[in-house]
Amino acid sequence: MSIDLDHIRQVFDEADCLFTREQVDSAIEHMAADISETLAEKNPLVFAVMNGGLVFAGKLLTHLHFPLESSYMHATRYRNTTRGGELDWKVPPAQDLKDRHVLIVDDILDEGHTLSAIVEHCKAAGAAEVLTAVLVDKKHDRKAHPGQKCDFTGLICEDRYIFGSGMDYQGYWRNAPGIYALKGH
Ligand SMILES: O=P(O)(O)OC[C@H]1O[C@H](OP(=O)(O)OP(=O)(O)O)[C@H](O)[C@@H]1O
Ligand SMILES: Nc1nc2[nH]cnc2c(=O)[nH]1
Repeated sequence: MSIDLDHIRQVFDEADCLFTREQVDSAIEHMAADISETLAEKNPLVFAVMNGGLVFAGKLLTHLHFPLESSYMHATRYRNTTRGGELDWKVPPAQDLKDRHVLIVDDILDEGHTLSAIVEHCKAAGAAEVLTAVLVDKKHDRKAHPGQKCDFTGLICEDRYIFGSGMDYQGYWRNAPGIYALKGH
């Protein structure tokens, strides 16, 4: 399928900036301080959830000044579309999670199905503790579990389709430095 790059550029030009790069970076620094308080002595295993968690995890890791191991897992529900479906495990965690303190780092808590499934997977694999960190929590009443929250949350956004800071629009604009909302969504 050929992609219309003029459309991709137009989407960025017409989007609303919800958070600037500076606001995103400041939220990540605050989260890093909270995460450090909780996990500095726990020798944690920190997982980025691909693809969306890549940018946030990369920035966050450089603010964590204590011994940790970092890795990735790849689970997806949206496959470059704007609506969620079944969870599809591309790459489950490769490490032995038994008795480990695990931190899952992802870009967004939307309906929460993705993180719920990942947390259950890690618990079933024997982790001592599974904590979650997301850059953005989307505000609406469609969470998989009513009142569902992550252990560490950077920003709260309105109920619109967003991209930037790791989040995509049709596979593009994960590289945009702030957080943007699609026009009309
Ligand atoms: O809370 P939920 O409604 O389950 O949605 C959140 C998930 O959706 C996105 O992943 P996606 O499946 O789009 O894959 P990607 O990370 O490769 O963009 C995002 O990165 C989260 O992992
Ligand atoms: N890019 C992107 N991915 C998502 N996954 C779940 N919600 C969203 C969203 O608003 N934007």
